Amino acid sequence: MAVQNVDFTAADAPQRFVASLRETGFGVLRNHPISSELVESIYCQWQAFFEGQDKHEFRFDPERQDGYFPPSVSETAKGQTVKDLKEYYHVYPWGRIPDALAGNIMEYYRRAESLAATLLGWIEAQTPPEVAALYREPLSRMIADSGQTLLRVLHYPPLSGDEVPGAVRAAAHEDINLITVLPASNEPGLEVKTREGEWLAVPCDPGQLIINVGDMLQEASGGYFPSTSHRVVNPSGPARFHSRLSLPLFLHPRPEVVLSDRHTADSYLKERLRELGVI
Ligand SMILES: O=C(O)CCC(=O)C(=O)O
Ligand SMILES: [Fe+2]
Repeated sequence: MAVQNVDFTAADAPQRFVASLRETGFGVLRNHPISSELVESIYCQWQAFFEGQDKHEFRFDPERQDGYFPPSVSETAKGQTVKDLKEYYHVYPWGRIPDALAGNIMEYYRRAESLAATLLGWIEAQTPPEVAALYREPLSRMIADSGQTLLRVLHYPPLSGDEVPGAVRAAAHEDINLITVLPASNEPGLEVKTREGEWLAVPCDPGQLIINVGDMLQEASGGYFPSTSHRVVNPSGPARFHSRLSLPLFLHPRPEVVLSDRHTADSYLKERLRELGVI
């Protein structure tokens, strides 16, 4: 099955959306409640922030993980040797946010978090009973007031031609969290790996939202929902000179939430961050 593009307002949206997550790890939503004007204005404001110098005053705090991560620090995906070609800013409700950017980005954070709670309700309701019995508490409750949900504002700079050989915008990886809510980027490049091992572009028009399963939902569902590898490939042609922005919201449970016999959300997150080399 290909990644399904689902009308959020259709009567059968929960079934179609959750079937897509089960089959591909991804689903795309249209006619959803998050305004595309808000996303556009966030891209515009943060493009200017990344082009300016103030970002260096917000350098990330290694303990708390909020703030600006420059390209020299940026992640090396699990199993890779070269860093991704990206810089990013981690927004948490309790974290530092430049004053002029706080209104819109927190508005987006709250709306996307609330939509994610609805979608986790759909996922739970569409999970077969024998799998749902593995959830230690309702999925939507796992994220309530967690303080761990992370909004990452990503900037992939234009390519200079001097990149380290083999470096890509985002090397193949799986997300750590329960689910990710990702508005369509201003530029293409996102690809998902199919069960057959092929890389396919995620088809998503401006204003639509991509949702994907992360490792924590895979863990909590005993593997029923697959956390699927994805990547962002380097552009070619004139698009080499374009910046790319994206805005994933990573839904994280409260630290003490039990995901499985092996892991709490906290033990799982720490293990994964160590692998990424960021703690
Ligand atoms: O930039 C994108 O479209 C995806 C980013 C991503 O997969 C991530 O940051 O985990
Ligand atoms: Fe990702």
